Amino acid sequence: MRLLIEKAKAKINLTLDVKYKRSDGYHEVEMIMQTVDLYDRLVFQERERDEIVLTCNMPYIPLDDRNLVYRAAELIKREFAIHKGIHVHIEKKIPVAAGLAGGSSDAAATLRGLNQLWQLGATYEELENVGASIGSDVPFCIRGGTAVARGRGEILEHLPIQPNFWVILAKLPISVSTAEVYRKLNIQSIADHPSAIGMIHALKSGDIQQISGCLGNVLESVTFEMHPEVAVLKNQFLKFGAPGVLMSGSGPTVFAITDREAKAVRIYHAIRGYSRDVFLTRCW
Ligand SMILES: C[C@](O)(CO)[C@H](O)COP(=O)(O)OP(=O)(O)OC[C@H]1O[C@@H](n2ccc(N)nc2=O)[C@H](O)[C@@H]1O
Ligand SMILES: Nc1ncnc2c1ncn2[C@@H]1O[C@H](COP(=O)(O)OP(=O)(O)OP(=O)(O)O)[C@@H](O)[C@H]1O
Repeated sequence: MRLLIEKAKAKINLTLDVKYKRSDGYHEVEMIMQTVDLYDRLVFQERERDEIVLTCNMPYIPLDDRNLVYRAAELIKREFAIHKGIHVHIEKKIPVAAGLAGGSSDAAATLRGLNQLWQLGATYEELENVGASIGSDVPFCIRGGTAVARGRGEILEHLPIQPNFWVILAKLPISVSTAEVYRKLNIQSIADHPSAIGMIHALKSGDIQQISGCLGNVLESVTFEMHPEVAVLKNQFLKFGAPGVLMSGSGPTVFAITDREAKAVRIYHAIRGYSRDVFLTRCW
């Protein structure tokens, strides 16, 4: 029985803008997405029986078709008419319901992993298309890196840039519903739309001050209103001297960026006094 291991990396949104609400209920977005070096590990092992079996190191993660890994495996089996069984062990490190696309990245890793294990020969574009039916963040997570995401998040423009800075992530022990945050967003009241083009120029320049100045997420104010402690956490990061601080996705994770290792380590230790889930990582 063959065995395969895949990393499922977390993402942050360096910019997140919402253009309008669509007739299908989703929001038309423009975002700069970035993977960071914080990842879940997925171990795939073939089974004798035609069944999908999940196990996980975290007790409260559902192991049935509510898990995005299960849905990804089911989809790929159906799409490619595969009648084989699979056991996926999910070793979670990415905090759950954090705005870091943990479940989406696990689903993307499942599509990549099973494509390889069962030698299906699907291209990244094909996997991104399959992934779009699981969730809006899944297509980006197939390739990761740095990309502009438009549409509801599934239309991707991959950028040939390798940003080089430290990312300190902090997540408070609260859950935020992405659907609720989008629902509560008042698009007319958005005063400051972040510029994806501006961020691309800044990333190309590599200048951390310029990159920091271009960070922006229109969902921040919605989540801050629902959970003021997330705004307090952002202010703590700023007090500790982080050049750029932003909430990721619909939250509640807040991240800080810096190009100096000593500063990253200092901020990491300082913010641990305010939040239990803190990670010192890099973008890749
Ligand atoms: C906030 C982000 O994580 C930023 O990357 C994404 O926009 C959300 O991605 P996701 O969690 O994969 O979202 P999905 O699972 O597709 O959708 C969850 C819910 O969020 C809302 N949603 C999501 C994406 C989008 N462009 N517009 C929306 O209005 C919809 O109500 C949807 O029912
Ligand atoms: N493999 C998985 N890992 C984590 N959560 C999962 C998984 N599959 C399904 N879920 C469920 O999905 C919900 C959201 O979890 P997830 O960690 O994906 O959120 P998120 O980081 O906010 O995602 P996004 O940034 O895409 O909005 C949780 O309630 C969890 O129970």
